[in-house]
Amino acid sequence: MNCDNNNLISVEQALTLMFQQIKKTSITEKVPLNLAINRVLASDIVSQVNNPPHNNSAMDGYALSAASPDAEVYHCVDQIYAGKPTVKKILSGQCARIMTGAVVPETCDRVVMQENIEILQDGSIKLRQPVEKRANIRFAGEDIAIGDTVLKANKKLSATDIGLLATLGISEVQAYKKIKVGILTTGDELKPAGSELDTGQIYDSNRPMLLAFLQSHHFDVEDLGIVADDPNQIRQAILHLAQTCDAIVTSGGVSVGDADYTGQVLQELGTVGFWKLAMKPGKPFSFGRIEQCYFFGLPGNPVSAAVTFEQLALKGLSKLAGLELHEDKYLQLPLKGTLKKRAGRQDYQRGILLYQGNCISAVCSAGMQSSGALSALAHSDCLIVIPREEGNKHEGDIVNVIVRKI
Ligand SMILES: Nc1nc2c(c(=O)[nH]1)N[C@H]1C(S)=C(S)[C@@H](COP(=O)(O)OP(=O)(O)OC[C@H]3O[C@@H](n4cnc5c(N)ncnc54)[C@H](O)[C@@H]3O)O[C@H]1N2
Ligand code: MOO
Repeated sequence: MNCDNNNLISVEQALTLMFQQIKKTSITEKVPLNLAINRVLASDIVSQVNNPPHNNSAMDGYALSAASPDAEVYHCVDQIYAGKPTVKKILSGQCARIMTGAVVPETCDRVVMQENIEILQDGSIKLRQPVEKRANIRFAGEDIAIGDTVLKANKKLSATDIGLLATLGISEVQAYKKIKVGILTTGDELKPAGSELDTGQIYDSNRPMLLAFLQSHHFDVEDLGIVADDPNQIRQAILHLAQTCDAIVTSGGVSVGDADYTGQVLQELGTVGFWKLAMKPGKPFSFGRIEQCYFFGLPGNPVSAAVTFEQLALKGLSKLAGLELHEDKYLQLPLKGTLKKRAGRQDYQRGILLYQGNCISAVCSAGMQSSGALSALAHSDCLIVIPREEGNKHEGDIVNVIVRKI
């Protein structure tokens, strides 16, 4: 295989090719609102109601008659509680005691908060200062009006989205079906955490990490465990997952070593979309399809697996799940210290955000930039993205930063 950097495809090209090939799932289902957190909406949500549904008081106080806009003293003729509207008309010179959230009578046009009145001996109230028309009233439909599109299709529902839907009385949504992702790691040297290591063996960090990534993004997962560096076993495992899952994520065996069988098996069973990327870490990432099942072959080096998962596979899986995709957002920050970089691949160096007070002010390296050094990635809170053609970065250079966590 030609490893000349000129023959590598760029990350942008890879994403374009991947998005061209991946079609979002067409299967949707009704989901009750109490199970809809993190589900992806399959259609726009258009409000059938006004919010608030009626004019209501924003304060505990007194609703003042609209017929006496300049009066200072009002005779209190009613008490109105939330959920219990009054039938009384509040006439000129009159007011009603009103609680926050209670319906404002049609004959009133403003509410005074109780701190701004004094109660006279006969029980009437006297305003301490004039009250403007419309004051302290939340008007019907001022937040959401009938016919407003409140949420767009292809959005993942957050807790506040659920609250918004509940506000409108919506008890179920049409959502895309959850995507099921099969995972496996390959490597004769791998042992699961909790077991004893023999000479030459290492713990499998990628499968627990990928499982956690997938769980944190709310995919269903089928975990086939560690598969030996044996083409037959890898073939059987991948064929099984291709039958049961919408997508497969593998780790390891996609480079050019004598025991790197995953890439070969993927080529044999399906169509490989691309193979070598101008990306560091993550050069031997592969993407393709076996019948209806997409696969993402991640490199075995743990940092390469993590970065290609976040920068490539997750975006593909998200499209498959029906999510609207947004371009990466960067901070542009001055670099503290220096970064080594060879021209030829786009680097995703592990970085740490620096603060002045509570404001992000600069970025520095998170330490060792080896694709086997997971500790720097785990301690980092961002990736410093250095374009393909650029070289070393120096103190004060402005660099593009993708924030991973704050
Ligand atoms: N001659 C060349 N050799 C390599 C090239 C190349 O272009 N030419 N590319 C290098 C790059 S870049 C990467 S990245 C790796 C990717 O290799 P594989 O995907 O085939 O991964 P493996 O060889 O299986 O493993 C690489 C490395 O990572 C360790 N590993 C694997 N799986 C796990 C796991 N689940 N948990 C923890 N660590 C894991 C494995 O022991 C190896 O040390 O290829 C380079 N080589
Ligand atoms: O791309 Mo590899 O991921 O440089 O180590």
